[in-house]
Amino acid sequence: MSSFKQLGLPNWLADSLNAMRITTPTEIQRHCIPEILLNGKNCIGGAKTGSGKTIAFATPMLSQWSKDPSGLFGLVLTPTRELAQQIAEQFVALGANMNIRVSLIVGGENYIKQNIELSSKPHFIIATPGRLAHHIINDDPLTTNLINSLQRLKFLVLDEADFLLTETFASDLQTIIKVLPQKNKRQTLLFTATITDQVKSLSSGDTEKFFTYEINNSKDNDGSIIPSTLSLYYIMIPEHVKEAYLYHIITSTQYLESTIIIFCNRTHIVEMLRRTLYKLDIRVTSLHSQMPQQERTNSLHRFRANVARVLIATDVASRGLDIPQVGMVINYDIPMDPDTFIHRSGRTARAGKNGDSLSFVTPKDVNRIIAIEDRIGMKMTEFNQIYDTAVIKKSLNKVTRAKRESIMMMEKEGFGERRSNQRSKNNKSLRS
Ligand SMILES: Nc1ncnc2c1ncn2[C@@H]1O[C@H](COP(=O)(O)OP(=O)(O)OP(=O)(O)O)[C@@H](O)[C@H]1O
Repeated sequence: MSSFKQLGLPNWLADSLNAMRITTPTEIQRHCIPEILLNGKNCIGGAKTGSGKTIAFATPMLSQWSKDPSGLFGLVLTPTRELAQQIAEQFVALGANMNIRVSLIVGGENYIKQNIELSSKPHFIIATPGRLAHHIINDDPLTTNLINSLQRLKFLVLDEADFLLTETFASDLQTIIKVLPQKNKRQTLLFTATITDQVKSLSSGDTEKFFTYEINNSKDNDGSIIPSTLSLYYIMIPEHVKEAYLYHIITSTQYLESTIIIFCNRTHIVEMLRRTLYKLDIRVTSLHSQMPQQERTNSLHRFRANVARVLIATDVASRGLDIPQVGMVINYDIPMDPDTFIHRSGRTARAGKNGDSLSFVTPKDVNRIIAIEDRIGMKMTEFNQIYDTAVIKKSLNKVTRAKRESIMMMEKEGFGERRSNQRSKNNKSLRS
C-alpha cells in the first residue's frame, strides 16, 4: 500500500488529505496520480462510481500548480451545476492552506457576478460548458482577459467525460476548446465510471502521451463495473401500484431510517411524487431542471444536511453527486440508457460503504432491464421482502388520494403548461 507522498504529492497536499481523513490512495488514485504528475501524461481514467476519481485528477493538478501558483492553471468541465459546485468545494478545501482561488462558472447564477469573479484571476475554473462558452463568446470587455487566461492554462479536465462528449455539449465544448492551448501544450484528463469508445478515441494516434487506466479491466479488480458493496434488486409490479409500493418500502422498518434518492425519467413525475410523499408526511425534497437554481441549491443542501430524508430527482442528480449517507437508490422509472443506471445506482455504496439499488420493473420495462443486465454483466436479485397485501391495499387508498390531490394542484398551478413552455429552455439549461 502506498501513501499519497509516495505517489509524489507534496507534504502540504498530503496534509490537506489527511485532515479530510483520506490517507490511503484508492486504486485509481494509485495508478493515475504518478502518471499525470511525474510523467506529465494525459489521462483517461475509468473507475467505478464512488472510487475517488475527483482526487485522482485534482491532486496532481494542485501539486503542479503549487510550484508556481499564479494565473489560471486548470479548467474542470462537468455536466451539471451541482456537480461543478461539489468539485469547486473540494478544490477549495484541498487548497485552503495555499490561498487557492477557485471560480465556479455555472448556469442559473448571476452572470455579472461571475464576470467580476473571473476578473479576479482565479487559479482554477470549475464550469458547466454552456455558461463558460457564453462568457467566451459574449462581446464583453472582460472576455479578452478570460480568453487570454484560458489560452495559457496547463490542465483541462473533462469529468463525466463520456457524457460531455455527447452531442448535447458538442458546440459549447468546441467554443471552449478553440481558445485553449493546443493539445501538446496542455495536459488533458478524462474521467468517468463509464468509458465509451468515444472517450477512448481521444487518445488514438497519441497513445504514447496518454495513460489509460480502466479499472474494470485491471487484474487487481473483480471485473465488475458495479461497486462490490452495492446490492442490486428489482421488483416486478404493475404501473398503477408503483406509488403505493414506494410509500410502503420507504416507510418499512428496513428503510425507515435510510437516506434515499428516487430517480424518475420526467420532471412531471418528480413533482407529482414530491407532492404526494409530502402529503404523506415524508421529509422529502426534489431536484430537476425546471426548478430555479436557488431552489435547486437549497433542495440539495437540505438533503445533504439530512433535513430531508428522501430526494426525488431526474438525471440531473444521476452523475457525480457524493452524499455519503445515501443508503438506497430507487429507480422509480427505469432509465433508457444502461450507463445512466450505473451512475444513478452509484449514488449509494460509495467509498466502500454498503448500499442498495432497487428498480421498479413494470411489464413494459423488461427490455430495458435485459439491456442493463447485459451492460453490467450480472443479474439483479429479486427484492424478496414479503409484503402483506392487506397493508399495501390499505396504503393504496391513502396514497392514491394524496396522488390525486397532488395532480389536481399541479393542474391548477399550470405545472403542465409551464412544462411545455419551458421545454426548449430546459434543453438549453441542461447545457448550461
Ligand atoms: N483515498 C481515499 N480514501 C478514502 N476516501 C476517499 C479516498 N478518495 C476519495 N475518497 C472519498 O470517496 C468519495 C467518493 O469520491 P468521488 O466523489 O471522487 O468518487 P467518483 O469516483 O468521482 O464517483 P462518481 O463516478 O460517482 O463521480 C468521496 O467522499 C471522497 O472524499
